[in-house]
Amino acid sequence: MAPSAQQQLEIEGQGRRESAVVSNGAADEAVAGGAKSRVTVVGSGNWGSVASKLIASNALKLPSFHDEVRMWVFEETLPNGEKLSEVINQINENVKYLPGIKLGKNVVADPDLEHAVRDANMLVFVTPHQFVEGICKRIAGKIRKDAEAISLIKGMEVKMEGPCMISSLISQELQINCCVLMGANIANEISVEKFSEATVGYRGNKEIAERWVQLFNHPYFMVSAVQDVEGVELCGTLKNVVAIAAGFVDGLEMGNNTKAAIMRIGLREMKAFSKLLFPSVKDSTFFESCGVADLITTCLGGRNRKCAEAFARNGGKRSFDELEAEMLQGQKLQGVSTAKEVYEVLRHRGWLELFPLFATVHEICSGHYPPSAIVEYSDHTPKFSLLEGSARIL
Ligand SMILES: NC(=O)c1ccc[n+]([C@@H]2O[C@H](COP(=O)([O-])OP(=O)(O)OC[C@H]3O[C@@H](n4cnc5c(N)ncnc54)[C@H](O)[C@@H]3O)[C@@H](O)[C@H]2O)c1
Ligand SMILES: O=P(O)(O)OC[C@H](O)CO
Repeated sequence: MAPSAQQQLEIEGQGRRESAVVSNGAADEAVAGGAKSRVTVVGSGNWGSVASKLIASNALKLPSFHDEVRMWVFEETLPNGEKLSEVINQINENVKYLPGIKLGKNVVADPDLEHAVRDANMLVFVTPHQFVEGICKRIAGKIRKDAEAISLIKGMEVKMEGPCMISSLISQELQINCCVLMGANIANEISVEKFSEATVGYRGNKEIAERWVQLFNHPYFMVSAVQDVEGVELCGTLKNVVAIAAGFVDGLEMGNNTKAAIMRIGLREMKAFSKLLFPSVKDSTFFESCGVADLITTCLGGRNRKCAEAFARNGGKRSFDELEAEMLQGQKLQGVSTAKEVYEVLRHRGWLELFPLFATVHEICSGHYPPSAIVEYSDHTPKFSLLEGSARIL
């Protein structure tokens, strides 16, 4: 007999608890075999720094990890002439990307990329997506053969042969397995230990996923794992496009109902696009932290939303590059470039009319439409019925 709705919720809750506390077995085995894992975080921006803090705190507590967590820093010189990596090591704080937060004494900032990754068997990738390919090319053949990777990066690349998710790019370039971790995770909130959840997406090997869950899980950062790497990664990637749309609505002062409508339409396009690209993507993934929860938090409080609001307030007269540089002080937006990448896929595959919201976001960002087009073209056009058709097929 099929479980009742209540039973189903209990089963799902059980699964979540299992994922959140798993791995003591795997960890004990690793220690018994004398194989402590060494973790390197590739990236030290806003989220990269917070991820390092989370990992460093767990590495100290869990016997199956080396205490030291290496964090690769894209070196830069601060206005006072000091090197960022040196300041991080002196005061245990990323003064540029996460000021005021101690990372943990066991975080070692390393500006030498090859050196930082050389001894690690757990590689955490967390840079803006546009830099990943170059980074992978620099370290290919210079990492441990038994290394495992996880990507916290929300974005995609579009190649001649089609779209390429960042986890696939890492896998292909480095010849290693790559899981993903996405969720409703505004880094500044997690840095002060406010409760949030995240989702690990994995392909086949559940034990590896459990190891990642163990590395990240905290009482204030509850991680669960689902076997749907593409679904999890596409949620994290595509929500940034919807966040831009939400920012336009805020900049135009259209109110909460309009913003909720944009989020609903956006979620539906996220699901339809993901399933057209990867039919294996599961509906249930959209109800995890990486799905609807990330969409909500990003449309309320993210950087993409914030810059898009300013773009609309200025009537599209100031470019996103200018606004990003002024408002984010070195942090990077992912939504504008992702909208362009998604648009390329839609155009190439003849799907533009199926995804009016995604397409309109790119048209506005690139100056072809005014910000107000977000409600004129995102839904009520005849094109929309095609999306309905596609949604029914899916
Ligand atoms: N910040 C968040 O709240 C958050 C939360 C979840 C996921 N993410 C995702 O994590 C990823 C990384 O974001 P972030 O917030 O850590 O970074 P960020 O936006 O703070 O980006 C700045 C980082 O890029 C580095 N950088 C600049 N030029 C570079 C170059 N040429 N090569 C390599 N690195 C360069 C900078 O040194 C800095 O570390 C993104 O995909 C983002 O969407 C961010
Ligand atoms: O600040 P944003 O817009 O890059 O979003 C941050 C995170 O992805 C929210 O989960």
